[in-house]
Amino acid sequence: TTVSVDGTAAHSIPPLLFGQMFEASQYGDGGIYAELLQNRAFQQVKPNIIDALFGWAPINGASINVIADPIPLSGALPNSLELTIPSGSLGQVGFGNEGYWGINVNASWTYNASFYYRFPRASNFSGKLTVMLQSSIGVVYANASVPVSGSTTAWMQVMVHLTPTSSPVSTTNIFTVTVDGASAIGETINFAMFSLFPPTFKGRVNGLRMDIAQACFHLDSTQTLYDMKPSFFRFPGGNNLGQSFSTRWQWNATVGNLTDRPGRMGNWGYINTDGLGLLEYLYLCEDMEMEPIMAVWAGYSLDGASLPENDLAPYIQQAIDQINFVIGNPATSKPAALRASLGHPEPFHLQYVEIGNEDFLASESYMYRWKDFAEHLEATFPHLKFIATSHPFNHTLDPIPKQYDNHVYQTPGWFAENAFYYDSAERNGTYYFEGEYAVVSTNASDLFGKPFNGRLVYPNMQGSVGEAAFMTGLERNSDIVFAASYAPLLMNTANYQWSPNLIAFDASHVYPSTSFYTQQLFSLNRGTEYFPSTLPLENGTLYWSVTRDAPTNTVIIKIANTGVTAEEMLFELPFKSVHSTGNATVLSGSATANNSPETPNAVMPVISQIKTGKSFSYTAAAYSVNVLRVEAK
Ligand SMILES: [NH3+][C@H]1C[C@H](O)[C@@H](O)[C@@H]1CO
Repeated sequence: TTVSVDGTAAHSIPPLLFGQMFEASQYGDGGIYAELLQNRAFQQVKPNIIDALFGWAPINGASINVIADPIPLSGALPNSLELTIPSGSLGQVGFGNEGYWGINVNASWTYNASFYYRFPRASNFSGKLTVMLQSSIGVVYANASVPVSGSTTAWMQVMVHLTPTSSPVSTTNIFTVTVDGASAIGETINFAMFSLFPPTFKGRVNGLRMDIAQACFHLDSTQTLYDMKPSFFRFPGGNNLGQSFSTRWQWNATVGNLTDRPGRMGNWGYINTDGLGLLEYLYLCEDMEMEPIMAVWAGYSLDGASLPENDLAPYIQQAIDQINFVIGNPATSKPAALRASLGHPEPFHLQYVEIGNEDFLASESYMYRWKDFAEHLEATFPHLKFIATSHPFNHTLDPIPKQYDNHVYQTPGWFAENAFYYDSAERNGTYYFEGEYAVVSTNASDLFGKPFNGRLVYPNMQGSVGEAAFMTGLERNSDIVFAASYAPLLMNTANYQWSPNLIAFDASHVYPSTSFYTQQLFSLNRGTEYFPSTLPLENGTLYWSVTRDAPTNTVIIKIANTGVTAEEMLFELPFKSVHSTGNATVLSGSATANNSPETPNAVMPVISQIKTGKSFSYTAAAYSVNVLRVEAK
């Protein structure tokens, strides 16, 4: 295959072409949000039933129960854990938390533990609580003690630091709070709002798990999100934007003190603490130099209901408040004043607001929901750009959207066959955000089925190469495709509801997938301008796209070989002088090769020197994603 490259750039590469989509699904809590305790505040659980205690267990005969506290810690947190020390108690008696399928105990870290306690009935008890990190069979790694007195009948918060003496490989560890049983027989103590944090990304309070949120150049060369240098971060969903009217995501319930955040039943079958709230998302964007693409709930719920048009006003107002929290003027807007009071008086950077999510599922009502939200929001924030979520290409909405968010989950073949998906799109001032895309299955007739029927648990090479083929098309058409992100982003290998995902993790490791490396290869090698070249064969097995990074005079050639045989290519470059050597970064493996906890580094990018020149040949291996870089001017 001969590829001759045009001498002039067709268009620039838009700044947001590669980014990330995030929603609290598998997991915000127990994932990128660094809180280590599961069910830390008994949010949204029914008291006085055993299920309310998920994540917690009694130790050495203690009796524990979640109660609706007669003196609740706060309006948002009505429940507390009631500990009663039974007669005959001996030794340390209390309770423990198992974390989110384990707790990573690391001797190089200092953990911040905290909780509130009170004696519901004053007593003359005087003793101490022992706070520990220990293995599930009682090996103590860290402990601290907290003197307590039975005269404390009002809520008292305690904070302790825990510094483990060793770093067990196993993450089957628990956080415990115990008291010397013999000395506390008959005592009852109520507890609320527990928290256990390891050190966080950039040391932010209430922040993010370091090894997921930042590049960590360990010996095993684990690369993570930040290493993708994503340019945008879409949040808070996705489906998690709203399962029903009453459980929709509400910005105001996710900001301020943790004791003021009630939490909510998320869309993925578990309760979101909302400790990772709107302000944390905005700090994440700021810290990782990403542009937020923020969604507002727009009156549709995944149980199929849509708000009637004359009920929209308060929800439009809530969306206006949400946006003002992000960019408003503290002097004129209460939500903006709230932002300032929380420590960020300056507005955050925001350009794009998405109205709803996947509203092609409710396109009838979206006719008026889009109209009313878009008209009010555009009038209030004339400089923002609003993204519609119904199917693009056939304008049925008024006002006509200038941006659409397009989602596709398909087979490797579909992605390769649709590398030209945007080539024929009308250039009519409409821009496209490929907001969610991924190869999910090898079975076109059961895309969202089970693994035995084609569903991928982890991305694999065949899927990632299909995505790469499609991505060369996104790059070729990035005069109208302004942003694109693989979805979903994260998956806790111990418990997940959707697969495959870009990055898997467990309590102590991160497992970047072949699709992560594909995203990273494209994101770290964007170039600043697109150069047309001989077009790939539609429905072929070889796809490529050529860009140039003007500041470094580097030509960048991305190649996806979706076939089973290596392909020899001949490149003819139009530049006057082309360096005689360049480098190739190649991701390749067998069709089903994947990175998983069992084989974390099965497929990694490999860099090598290649011979280049005004014309040079290059062989793309079977099932390979290749990025060639050569200096040329
Ligand atoms: N069903 C997908 C579409 C929705 O927007 C996401 O929440 C889901 C997983 O990425």
